[in-house]
Amino acid sequence: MTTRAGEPLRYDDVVRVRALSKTYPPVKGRRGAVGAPAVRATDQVTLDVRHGEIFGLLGPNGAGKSTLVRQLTGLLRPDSGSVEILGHDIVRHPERAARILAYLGQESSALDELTVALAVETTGRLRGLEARAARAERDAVLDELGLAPLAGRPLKKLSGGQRRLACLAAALVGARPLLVLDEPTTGMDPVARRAVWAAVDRRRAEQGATVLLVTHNVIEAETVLDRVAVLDEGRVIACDTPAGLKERVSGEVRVELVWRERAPLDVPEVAVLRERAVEAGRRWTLRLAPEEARAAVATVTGGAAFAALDDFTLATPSLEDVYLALGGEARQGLVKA
Ligand SMILES: Nc1ncnc2c1ncn2[C@@H]1O[C@H](COP(=O)(O)OP(=O)(O)OP(=O)(O)O)[C@@H](O)[C@H]1O
Repeated sequence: MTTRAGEPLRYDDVVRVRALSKTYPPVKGRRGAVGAPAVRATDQVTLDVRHGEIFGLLGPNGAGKSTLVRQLTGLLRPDSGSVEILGHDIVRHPERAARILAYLGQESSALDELTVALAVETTGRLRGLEARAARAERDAVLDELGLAPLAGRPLKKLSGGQRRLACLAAALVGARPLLVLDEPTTGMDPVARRAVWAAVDRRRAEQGATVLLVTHNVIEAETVLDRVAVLDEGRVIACDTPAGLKERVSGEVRVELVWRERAPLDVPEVAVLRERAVEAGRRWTLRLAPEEARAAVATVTGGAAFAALDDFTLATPSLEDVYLALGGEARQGLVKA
């Protein structure tokens, strides 16, 4: 994957997914146990991940993100569709995935009995590193992720966040051209999260790695993602750069209102605003056209409503607003990928 001059060709596709579908079969209820209907977890998913980019998969719980990445990593056979990674047909040859990509799944168990150091070193050896190289990479990645003080501890005796970090360390050892990370920062404190994003970005910048990232943390991911696919009910409902996605709602302003105790619903204008608000305790979040936002602010900062208001902010939409807007529209059948 180089140009004639021998330079890496940045925008070649590393991952090509075409019309990928997977339905989990129904489960029959036996002896009074509750059964479960079939679930179409991925539905005609088509997407490309380009060389050297950090590509995000976003979507609510149950959207099909993990099912999709498990099909890409050869762990789950799709019902139909194709997956090509660096030219390899992963549906026909799922065993090849292990040689091309590093995968951090949602669960660790295989490594649980090992110490952090041994888990990382063993993974390096399994990926073909010589003993000395595996030890050198082990030490480097443990330092990079701040794990050196925990090197001698078995994974099963670590906290949730520490274990996740140790599993990531194992995933990063023995450079692979593609990193597939399913919610890598779950349960981590801010220092660990920063170390993760820095390590991911370093693999891309220094080794030309391509990264496919599943995440819920839209705000954090916004700073590292080059492109994003938004998944909902197994379908890709949008795929673009974070900036491109934000343009879709650029005509809108996000208004946040925080009430002192409760919203003054006896004020008719406030009652009308409530219909547009997403409520979280005393906080209301509204996405409004600029003139509507002006009118809303005039309403809540004047007259009877003002006494009940604790705080308000106006802001341009974030990627999270786009994600929420797209999710809502998808459910009403208004968007197509
Ligand atoms: N082994 C399974 N058998 C049956 N249904 C499953 C199985 N695994 C997942 N599902 C269902 O498939 C759908 C997609 O699940 P998946 O785990 O891919 O979603 P997700 O987007 O990764 O969710 P989350 O963000 O919660 O991790 C869900 O409705 C889920 O309940």
